[in-house]
Amino acid sequence: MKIMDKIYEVAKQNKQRIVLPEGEEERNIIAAKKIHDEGIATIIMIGDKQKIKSKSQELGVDLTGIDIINPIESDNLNKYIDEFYELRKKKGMTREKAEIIVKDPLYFGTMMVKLDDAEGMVSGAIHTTGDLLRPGLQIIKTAPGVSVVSSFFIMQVPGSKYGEEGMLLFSDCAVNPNPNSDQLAAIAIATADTAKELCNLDPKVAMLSFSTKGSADHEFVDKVRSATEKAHELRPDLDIEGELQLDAAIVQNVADLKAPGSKVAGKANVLVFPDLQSGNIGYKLVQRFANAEAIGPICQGFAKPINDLSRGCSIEDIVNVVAITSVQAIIKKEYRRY
Ligand SMILES: CC(C)(COP(=O)(O)OP(=O)(O)OC[C@H]1O[C@@H](n2cnc3c(N)ncnc32)[C@H](O)[C@@H]1OP(=O)(O)O)[C@@H](O)C(=O)NCCC(=O)NCCS
Ligand SMILES: CC(=O)OP(=O)(O)O
Repeated sequence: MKIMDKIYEVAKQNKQRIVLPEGEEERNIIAAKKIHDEGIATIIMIGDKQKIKSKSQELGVDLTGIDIINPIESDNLNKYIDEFYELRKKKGMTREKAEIIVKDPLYFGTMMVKLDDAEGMVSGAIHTTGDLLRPGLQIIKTAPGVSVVSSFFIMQVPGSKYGEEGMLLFSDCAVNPNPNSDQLAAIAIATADTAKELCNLDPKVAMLSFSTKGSADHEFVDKVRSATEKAHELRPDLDIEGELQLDAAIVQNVADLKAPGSKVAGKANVLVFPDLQSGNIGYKLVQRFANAEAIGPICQGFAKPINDLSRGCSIEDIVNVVAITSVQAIIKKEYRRY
């Protein structure tokens, strides 16, 4: 079964409440209807009710059965303001500033997730990644035992033999501009765990560089080498190899030359980029030149799932990311039970 088919099946079996804070935006309106009609999640849209209704009428979309919340009319507004102020007062937040900030749909939606009025949130069709990440980092924070929030893409490359029949996870392509070696190790471990839990893969993680196993010397390469060592110390159970060039990571005959005997080289299905410049450029190159489907960026490491979209996202991308957010929420709840 294809990975997205499996994710839809799990999401539908245990419908989660997902907030769309960009409720007035066209792609969100059409995606909300599709998600509602197909029973993928219970959608809560944030925005001006009248604006959403007239836009949906223009689009010929019937939003009957979907909750729409305008922060300034919400009975929960004061509760969210109080809680946000409490969370941020040590950082200089005042009650007056909190009153303004929490009316912002992204902050309001994040507070809904924080206080269990929703299981997850998806935005980014009109906001930047930083706009979503800041409230997430300030309010939701990292999951226990996790030091860094990062992101991954599920890349599906049509007709490709690389990774798992063309499916690979790329990380981090959206969050950490220049991770240090500790952060890079944490990103590798988080993506390996995501590959297992969400994508049912046996993760083979390549720590990418312009060098393979000492073929070049540079401080950039040292960072990747040191991150690999730290990841091995922290999680000896995982197959993580570095430093590897991209060809050595995914092409077996190149791996045989450059990294003979490696468990990962030539077979990698998780690619960890050394920084955000290479990660963000890398995923867009594969997406555009290889016509790959790039599902994400999906955040990992938050205590509760909130997720971003690329501003160039399609309606299908929104539906996909809502389904993944739901499954992340289900995985977290199931782990909480043990
Ligand atoms: C992630 C990002 C938004 C953080 O923004 P920032 O302005 O640097 O935020 P700050 O440094 O003020 O940090 C805010 C809080 O988040 C924490 N934080 C920042 N990055 C974090 C991370 N990756 N994981 C966990 N916590 C993080 C900080 O410790 C701080 O916590 P505190 O306020 O409780 O002390 C920023 O790094 C960013 O814009 N990244 C690139 C996003 C992007 O443009 N991607 C490309 C397109 S997809
Ligand atoms: C992930 C990403 O690059 O997002 P955007 O295209 O919105 O900057």
